[in-house]
Amino acid sequence: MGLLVDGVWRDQWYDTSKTGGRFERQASQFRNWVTPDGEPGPSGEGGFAAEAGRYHLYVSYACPWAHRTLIFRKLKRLEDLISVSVVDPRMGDEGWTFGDFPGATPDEVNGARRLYEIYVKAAPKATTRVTVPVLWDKARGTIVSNESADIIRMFNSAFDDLTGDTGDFYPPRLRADIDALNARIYERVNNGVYRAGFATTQAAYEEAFEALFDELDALDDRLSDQRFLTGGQATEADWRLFTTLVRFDAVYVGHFKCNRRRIADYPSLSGYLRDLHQWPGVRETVRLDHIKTHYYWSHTTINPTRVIPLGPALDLDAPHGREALG
Ligand SMILES: N[C@@H](CCC(=O)N[C@@H](CS)C(=O)NCC(=O)O)C(=O)O
Repeated sequence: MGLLVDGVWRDQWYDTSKTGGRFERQASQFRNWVTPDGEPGPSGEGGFAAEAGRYHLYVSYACPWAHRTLIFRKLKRLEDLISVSVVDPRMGDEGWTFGDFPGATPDEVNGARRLYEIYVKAAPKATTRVTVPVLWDKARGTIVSNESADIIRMFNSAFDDLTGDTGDFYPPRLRADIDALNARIYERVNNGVYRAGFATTQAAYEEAFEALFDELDALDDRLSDQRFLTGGQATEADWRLFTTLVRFDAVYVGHFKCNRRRIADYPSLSGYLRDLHQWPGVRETVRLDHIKTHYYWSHTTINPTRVIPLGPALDLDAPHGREALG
């Protein structure tokens, strides 16, 4: 684990000494947008037009943020248009690398051995954490974006003219609801599990833990009489929640001490998780071997032995019965 300082790699764990033991996630630095015609998007610069074969996605199957982008690539039928490299789930002294773990791939586009080389190629003097996902532009030889929330929005609509797929996971009439849900769920659940797990004081851990389970209780309640977060239609908000839920019982309960309840114990959230997991194409994006290996092997401040638990037994393919909610 480490970061780039003026384009030079430094092996260094998160510093929580100045924040009362609280983990604070850094803002992503590359915020350009792919748009249908190359016009600038909501942030960054223009010049990134949607084209088949032009863009490449660097992901880890382990990472919940990268997982969102893989799901959108699948749901929006972008697999033939956007190529992918998968890093090794074991993140060590050199950060993310291209290794030989089953299901990981080499970097066929840039021939890098470590992900930070991609960042240095895009910005030789960069001072930044080196995170997945990264959306790379093969034409300009640079990073378009390393912010998953933006990448899934681009995938949702920028390539529609090329794919003919006009399915919309951020429909105008639901945007206010989706934005409000995203804000709460990001803070308390998606990032909340990290705030609990990476806390280095009891108080910081408890603060994150309480907010996380308050929110999960509220979401379970909300999902008791509607199939998805905004009603009868799956949206971006559901896919953003899904990638945390699918890691929860396998990793966050034990490794991040998020153990008041498992998702399996929640009557609605457990079926909801299975419903989304069984959505066509989604199961193939879920690699629990990468997920468990990544967290338990990489975070040696939390698990110094690097022993990876064999359980729990999960049955995400069991019937969920949620079609009845309409
Ligand atoms: N805001 C980013 C966060 C991505 C992120 O933090 N990814 C983690 C993996 S789950 C990572 O690469 N961490 C490496 C590090 O922090 O050094 C996004 O949503 O795209």
